[in-house]
Amino acid sequence: MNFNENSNITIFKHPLIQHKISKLRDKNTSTKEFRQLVEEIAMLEGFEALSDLPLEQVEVETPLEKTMAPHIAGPKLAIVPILRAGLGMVSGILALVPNARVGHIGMYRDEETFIPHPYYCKLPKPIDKRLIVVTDPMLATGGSAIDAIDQIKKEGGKHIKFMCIIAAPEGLEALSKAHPDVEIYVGCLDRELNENAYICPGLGDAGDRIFGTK
Ligand SMILES: O=P(O)(O)OC[C@H]1O[C@H](OP(=O)(O)OP(=O)(O)O)[C@H](O)[C@@H]1O
Ligand SMILES: O=c1cc[nH]c(=O)[nH]1
Ligand SMILES: [Mg+2]
Repeated sequence: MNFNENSNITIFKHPLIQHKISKLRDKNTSTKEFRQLVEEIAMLEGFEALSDLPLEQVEVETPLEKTMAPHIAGPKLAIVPILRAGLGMVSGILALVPNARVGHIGMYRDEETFIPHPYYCKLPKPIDKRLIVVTDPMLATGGSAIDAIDQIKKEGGKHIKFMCIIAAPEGLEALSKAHPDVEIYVGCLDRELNENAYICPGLGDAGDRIFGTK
């Protein structure tokens, strides 16, 4: 599959994103720095992913005169992290859109079957008219992202974007096939999954590295 030809997939080439991802990969990067880097990368990706936010003209009075000026239109954006690791990306996007609402989807991947197990779902209401940005640093088999987006659609979500930091080709293909209407933003496309369904070269377990649980 040639991902670059799929208009719903953006694979970032920006040198700042690439540089920060390389620092994330380093096993000697501390928890504090890892967390900071995840936040910064989410902000850089978010800047591009939100470049099509709708605008409306609103009257503003400057010290000199009244004028019509663009404002973001429509209901507030919903950021929906997939717990746990997706939480690390929320603050970076909130720095861009401080009024965004935040939903949560709890999901963990069974270590042997790699099947995702959902344990929590709370979304801002109403969900159907909001732009929804689902965050998770890692898109491995794609099972967690596909299941999370299934849940959001069941709750009525329609306009959904998915943002990750590292994707495996297997997961990117699975997600784009399962949800062809979802725009996918990828910081870096890695080589492959290993026998434990970890992304190689990857960065290890994103949740453990963000929260220091290993
Ligand atoms: O594409 P997949 O094969 O589904 O794998 C990716 C998922 O695995 C990780 O979560 P994990 O299950 O480790 O939970 P955690 O974030 O709580 O550590 C990661 O944050 C994704 O949610
Ligand atoms: O490489 C991987 C795969 C799934 N989850 C992670 O955190 N890392
Ligand atoms: Mg984990």
